[in-house]
Amino acid sequence: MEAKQLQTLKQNNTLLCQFIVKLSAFYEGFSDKIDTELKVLRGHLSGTPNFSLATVSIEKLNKSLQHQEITLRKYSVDTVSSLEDAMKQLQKIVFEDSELKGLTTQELIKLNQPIGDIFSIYKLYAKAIALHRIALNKEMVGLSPIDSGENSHSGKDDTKAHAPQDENPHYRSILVELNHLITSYAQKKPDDHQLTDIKQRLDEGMDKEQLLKSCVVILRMIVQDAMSEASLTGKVIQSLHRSLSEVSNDVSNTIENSKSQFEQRQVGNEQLKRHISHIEEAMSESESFEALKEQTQFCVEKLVTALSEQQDSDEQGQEAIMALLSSMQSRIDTLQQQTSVYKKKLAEQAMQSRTDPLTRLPNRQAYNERLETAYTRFKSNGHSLAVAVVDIDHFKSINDRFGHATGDKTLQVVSKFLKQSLSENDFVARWGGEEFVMLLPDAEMADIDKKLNEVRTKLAAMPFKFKQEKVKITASFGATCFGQDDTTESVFERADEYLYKAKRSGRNLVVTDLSTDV
Ligand SMILES: Nc1nc2c(ncn2[C@@H]2O[C@H](COP(=O)(O)OP(=O)(O)OP(=O)(O)O)[C@@H](O)[C@H]2O)c(=O)[nH]1
Repeated sequence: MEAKQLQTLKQNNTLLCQFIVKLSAFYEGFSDKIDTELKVLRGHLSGTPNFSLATVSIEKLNKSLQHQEITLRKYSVDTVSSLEDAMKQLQKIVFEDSELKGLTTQELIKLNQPIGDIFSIYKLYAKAIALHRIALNKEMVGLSPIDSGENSHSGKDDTKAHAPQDENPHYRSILVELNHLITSYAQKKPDDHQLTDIKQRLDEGMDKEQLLKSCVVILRMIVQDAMSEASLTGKVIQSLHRSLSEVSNDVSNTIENSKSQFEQRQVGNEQLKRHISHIEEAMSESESFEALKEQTQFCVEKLVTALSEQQDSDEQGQEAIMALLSSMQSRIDTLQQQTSVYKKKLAEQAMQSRTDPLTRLPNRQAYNERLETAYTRFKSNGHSLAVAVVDIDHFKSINDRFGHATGDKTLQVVSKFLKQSLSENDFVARWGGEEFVMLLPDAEMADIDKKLNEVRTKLAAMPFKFKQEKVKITASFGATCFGQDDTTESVFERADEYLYKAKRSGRNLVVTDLSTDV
């Protein structure tokens, strides 16, 4: 029986450890505080378990969760990077307004600092919305009245629709930014009528009042989305917290049960010893065989009763422990399901935060991460690594002549083409606007020069047709290899210089380290 009891305790301990490991895996990276406390808890449960300290640790974990001290880092990174993009776009729009430019720079600095909790993201959101509002108000004040007739239009022709507004670069930039946001949200909510409606009106042409209203609608949508994400996260954490408390109770009850069963068993053992020593006494003291027989029978009956009581009590204890263990197992299963659903959601979010919504190419964040890895590899093994920057030529004229929707479609086709043109080890991302960036590992510059020239000529030969008009799309390229003294920034700057050299030299060109006039 004692062996059984030990086995139960061992099972109990194993289950607990499994649970802690699963929970640790789920929370990894969420919060340093929780990570540290989970480590402490694991320490208490490994080797010779110390359940008293483990219970204290579980209590501490409960408190941490209750006080919402979990930093939702993964979710925050996603949100902060969209805010950062929005701020950078705004900075471009307000470059002539020193006050607003200063405010956006301050906001960008804050966005680059570590985010404490979900509430500080709300503050950053509020600030971003306020800055957009100020920018839009200034824009409205500086422009002629909306219904003066000059700027309002309802025609369906893209070419005409954008023409009067095109003269204002701020209006154009807001259009582009709004279009980005809508494209990004349309992926998430393909059936949202409000979004489809704004997208359609944007393609047809919007006056300033409509544009302002649409911006407010989209910003509201972003905030609502952020809040519902946060409340979903909160619900998951609350439910995990509940399950954790229940498991903690089960653990305490199991320990209590085991202790009292152990004590009962010790009492039982003492009783058995007493009965046996009575038999021994009877054997040494009895004067006749009959008296000995009678006393022995009496003692044996007592012994049998004590043994049977002990057996009943053991069985009851075992049943209670088994019931607690099975309840614990089902709670752990539930926890596992909850964590795997949430993990999947986090993985989807992480994927989305690294993908450009319009072209489905990796975005700048994904490029930076990939570059870090490639650069570390280059530094450790010295294999060659090149960076190429690609920019579609005269892209503005595609938008101006055929409309923004055609411009978007062109970006999608070119992106697909660039991706297909590269080999598996190469990497292409959308840098922003009509600009792309490539990472080309393990190739000599002569081969890269050749490859990029092939891509360039194939693109120039691709048959684009907009509104019955055949259009030639070309791009300029700048590419350079990492040298021993290079940093990731210096290489990008050099590739960018080459790109501008290609633009200045007439476009539809590849300029690399090998180009003679560099
Ligand atoms: N349709 C569309 N246009 C975009 C997007 N992002 C940026 N643009 C536009 O791309 C244009 C880029 O114009 P410029 O930077 O002047 O460059 P360009 O016309 O390509 O001329 P060069 O680069 O000098 O050959 C701007 O008009 C932007 O509004 C987008 O996602 N979709």
